[in-house]
Amino acid sequence: MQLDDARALDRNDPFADTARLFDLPQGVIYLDGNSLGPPPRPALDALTKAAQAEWGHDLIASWNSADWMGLPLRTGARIARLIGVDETSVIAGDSVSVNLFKLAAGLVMGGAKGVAVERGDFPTDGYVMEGLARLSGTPFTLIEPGAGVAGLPDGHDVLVRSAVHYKTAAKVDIAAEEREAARLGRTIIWDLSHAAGLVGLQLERDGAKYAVGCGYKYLNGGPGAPAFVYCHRDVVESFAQPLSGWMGHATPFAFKDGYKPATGVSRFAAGTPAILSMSALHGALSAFEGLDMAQVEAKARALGDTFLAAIAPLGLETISPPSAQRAGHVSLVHEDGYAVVQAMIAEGVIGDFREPDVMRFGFAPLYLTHAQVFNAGQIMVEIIQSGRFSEPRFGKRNAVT
Ligand SMILES: Cc1ncc(COP(=O)(O)O)c(C=O)c1O
Ligand SMILES: Nc1c(O)cccc1C(=O)C[C@H](N)C(=O)O
Repeated sequence: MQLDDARALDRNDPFADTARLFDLPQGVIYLDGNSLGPPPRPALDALTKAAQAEWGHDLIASWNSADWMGLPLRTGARIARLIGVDETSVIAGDSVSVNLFKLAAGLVMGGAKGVAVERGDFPTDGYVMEGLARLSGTPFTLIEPGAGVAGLPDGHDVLVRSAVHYKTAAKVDIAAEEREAARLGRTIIWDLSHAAGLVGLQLERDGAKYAVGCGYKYLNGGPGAPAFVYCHRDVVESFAQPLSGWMGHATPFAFKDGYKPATGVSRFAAGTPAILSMSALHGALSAFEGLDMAQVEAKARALGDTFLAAIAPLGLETISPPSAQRAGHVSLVHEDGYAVVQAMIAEGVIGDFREPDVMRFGFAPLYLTHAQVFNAGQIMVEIIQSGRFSEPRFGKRNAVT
């Protein structure tokens, strides 16, 4: 592949208009939208409006006049379309970690026994289940990577599983896993952090009942953006959400003693929502309006292929699966991976590094072109072939990578 081939692919890009919503800094090729998405203009506009006109001017009246009360559900409805579920079954709020706790602890309180996570999945999922096990006395087990629901040991009803693996980008066949879960009488909570806003998810069609996901990655909601939780309408009315705070109460402003959950997914709210962050997320989601998520996913994979073609001369090992089973990023192994990524950042190509030796590059389709990605690949080739990464300034680890 040559640069002209990449440019030819860009001529058929269905997302050329969407790219205009993003003002990335000049000279930067941003390959880290899988960790922190950049701000689309509607996110910044919504944030400014919420801060100045709503908070600054209308003050507390904005809970009603700007419908701050309804914002978590309105934001959830926008996310619902992207993950293929009923628009009333998603609510935005809290973090992935907290929402995972709500779902898993609610299942355990409802009688489920034993929770499991695959070894090597994103650590917070295991940490939270470990805490739940300590609290509730239910067993917690780390199972083999890729084992899926069939790998749940006896006495374990619940598996928490990433739909897309944070390190490898391997994509799970959700429908097949849910069929297996139904056959075995077990339950899966999906972590959609690296899938939402990227993969053409159809959770309801595929039989998924419970999921959580991140607002700050491909959804571009901003640092610390609220996460979301999905609970299928068939199970939500009997679901006992354990963080039973007043915002999930049926009548929060009646200030009554005694908890009575709100109907539907509103019961997953706990405390007061982070309105400024959620306004940014709500605005950011408008960038997805009218987009076909299957096309978004297809472009992400094609961009990954362009990158791999550009760096082919390096012959690096990849831990990511081939295109058909891969989602939005590509991970490559290099013993000096940290220094290589730092040297690339110094030349405007922003990716990230995951211990011990993985260089990770994300290909968010809404603002990246094949030509940019091909250039990024060529810069990587030059940096490695010239040895430029071995300057001492590139070897010093940051706290956040
Ligand atoms: C798969 C996965 N799950 C969970 C998280 C953490 O989410 P949070 O910080 O919202 O708890 C991340 C990233 O930080 C992630 O990649
Ligand atoms: N949430 C993050 C943060 O606060 C700082 C740096 C990175 C993150 C991330 O989201 C990491 C990400 N989940 C990952 O896949 O590595």
